[in-house]
Amino acid sequence: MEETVVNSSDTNEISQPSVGEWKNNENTSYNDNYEQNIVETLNDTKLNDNSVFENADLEAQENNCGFSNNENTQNTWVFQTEQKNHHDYKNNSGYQKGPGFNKSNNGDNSYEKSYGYDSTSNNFSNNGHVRGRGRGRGRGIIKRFDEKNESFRDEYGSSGNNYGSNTASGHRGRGFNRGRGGRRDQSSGSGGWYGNSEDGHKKNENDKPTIPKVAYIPPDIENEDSIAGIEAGLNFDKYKTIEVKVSGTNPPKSITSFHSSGLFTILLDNLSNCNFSTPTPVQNYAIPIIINGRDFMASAQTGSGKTAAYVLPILHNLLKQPTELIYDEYHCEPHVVIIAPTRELVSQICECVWKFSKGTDIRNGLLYGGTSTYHQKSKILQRGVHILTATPGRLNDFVEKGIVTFKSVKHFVLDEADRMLDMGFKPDIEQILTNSTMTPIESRQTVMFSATFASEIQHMATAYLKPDYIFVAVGEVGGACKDVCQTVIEVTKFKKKSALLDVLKEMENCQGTIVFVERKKVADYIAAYLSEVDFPTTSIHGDREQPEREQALRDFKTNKMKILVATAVAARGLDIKGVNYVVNFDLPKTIDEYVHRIGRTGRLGNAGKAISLFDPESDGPLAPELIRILKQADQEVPSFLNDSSERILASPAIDDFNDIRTNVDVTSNLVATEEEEEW
Ligand SMILES: Nc1ncnc2c1ncn2[C@@H]1O[C@H](COP(=O)(O)OP(=O)(O)OP(=O)(O)O)[C@@H](O)[C@H]1O
Repeated sequence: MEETVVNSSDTNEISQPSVGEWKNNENTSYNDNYEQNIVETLNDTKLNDNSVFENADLEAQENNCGFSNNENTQNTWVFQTEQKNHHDYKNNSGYQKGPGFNKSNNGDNSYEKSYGYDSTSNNFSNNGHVRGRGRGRGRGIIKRFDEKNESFRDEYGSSGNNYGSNTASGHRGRGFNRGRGGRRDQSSGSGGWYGNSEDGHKKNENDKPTIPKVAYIPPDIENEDSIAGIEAGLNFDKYKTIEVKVSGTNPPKSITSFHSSGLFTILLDNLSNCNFSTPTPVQNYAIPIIINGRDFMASAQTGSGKTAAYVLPILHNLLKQPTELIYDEYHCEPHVVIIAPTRELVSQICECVWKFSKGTDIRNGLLYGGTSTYHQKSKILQRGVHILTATPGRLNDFVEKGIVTFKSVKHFVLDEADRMLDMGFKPDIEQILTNSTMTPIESRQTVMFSATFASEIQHMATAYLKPDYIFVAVGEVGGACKDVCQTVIEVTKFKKKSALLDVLKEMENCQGTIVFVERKKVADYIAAYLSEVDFPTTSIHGDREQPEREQALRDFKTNKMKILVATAVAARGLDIKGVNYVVNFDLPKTIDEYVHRIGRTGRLGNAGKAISLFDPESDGPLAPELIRILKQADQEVPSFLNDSSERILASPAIDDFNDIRTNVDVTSNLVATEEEEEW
């Protein structure tokens, strides 16, 4: 069965209740009242901690319609008929401001250079999707195939979901989706959604209009440009002074250099090609612990090299005991499974595995939602995989279909482990770890990494670890990176927008700024607003389709867009060069999320800056924890925060960070000095 999506430019458009109602009349200016409206109406669509990952939950459904017969292995869209469209897409991911609404039809039935928000400039064609002021008011409906009911269900999405369609619920405000001269759904001209596809409006036997769902094939991760990670900053050497606590019986001795680590020469060569000369503290400990086969839980600050800390020793172990690839045309049995919460992170980890395993016979693959299942299936079944990196939803989907089995799993990694074990993902992880084919705890090595590890999560994690696992805490568990200078500004919700503008204007150059918001629709709103006021901005959130998300990241990474507005989907793990600032337009609900967000800057010893807009009305409950984190990272605590905190409760002590086990040996800073190592 074909994977199909229909959007609101098709005949199935239905009206939608209040969230999308346009209360403002034509003359309403883009002012604080309007913003108030937005803020209030958006409460209906509030993004809670888990729902930002709803795409992960949707993963199984999104591409669950069976495998198409398309053999396309390009970085393109399966049903795409004109490469041109793809090109258009690739070069246009942001919210662009043009010199004015250009009504001239470009021959593609499009209106380019619109004034204001170009929410659909991610689209794959110019089929009229560049919305200008007063156009494109329609709300998006995405028909998703619901496997259980074998029917299509409607979803209301932002325009980001509709390729080539001008249908959105999300992007409100001047210059997009409503307003003068409103023109609805300009896009549908050539069938919708990514442009000129002839397949655009196929009808099925029952004469119901359906459009084959495009199946996105992401670019190959084997990209030489990605070899160089972030360069070590001036504070890299300060890592040596961070206290490291190790608990658990007989921990293997830590290393002090890659050359003394015992890693295979090929890995050392790859390390040096990637400009890794000195290990970070978490690598000093993790490499020998994992090489020695111990189960492991590690907490280390953001941007301190946790990925290489598990990838390198696992590669070493695979090289030490080479195992045949196990696969046939129907299924494969990876030896290593790495799970991470977001698609972009999976891709990044896979890239890391690839660059460190270059020149070896180790094969790796990845699975994540929002992409063609057929493509991913053929990729892993064509050659087999030793290492499979995946989001849990897509992995379970493949396991249920029997494409992946866990019989040969020797190493199991949970990256962002606390996130993977919290309510949102726990059922998926449980499903994976209790799968009948999964190697039992005693026969596999399980390792978990994160910058934050709340004690209740640690308790939960013990169910999946051998009792004698080693716990390593580099610095305070859950502590913020001290290289990030944190500023908190008190502001009411109605002044946030102008405060954001002030913050951006004060920066010498806002290049490399991530603005975090809590809700997907606010992400679109802020991105559109910033674009209007001349800050090239793009956005990433769970309502954007995968190619849009990836394009947004590419545009941000290549400095095409100075600002990335993001929801929590970009809070964890993403390692982007040149992120100089993180702005919390909205503060998150939990302090752990805050720590991860601000950790997108100030990585690997580089200095970073985080500015948070604190609204006492909604952010009060975070104040005590925020004070704790500010103190822990030697930052100034503004007095208004103390006032807010007093109203809630005293801020918790900062030395509450530790291994949950009370009866285990704890040692501190086992790192041998250079001299000891040499002698
Ligand atoms: N020893 C090293 N030498 C040089 N660069 C390194 C070293 N270790 C890691 N890096 C680089 O540092 C950056 C951060 O690494 P990584 O993404 O693994 O951090 P992390 O601790 O997992 O962060 P987060 O908590 O945000 O997930 C990457 O660009 C990586 O290539």
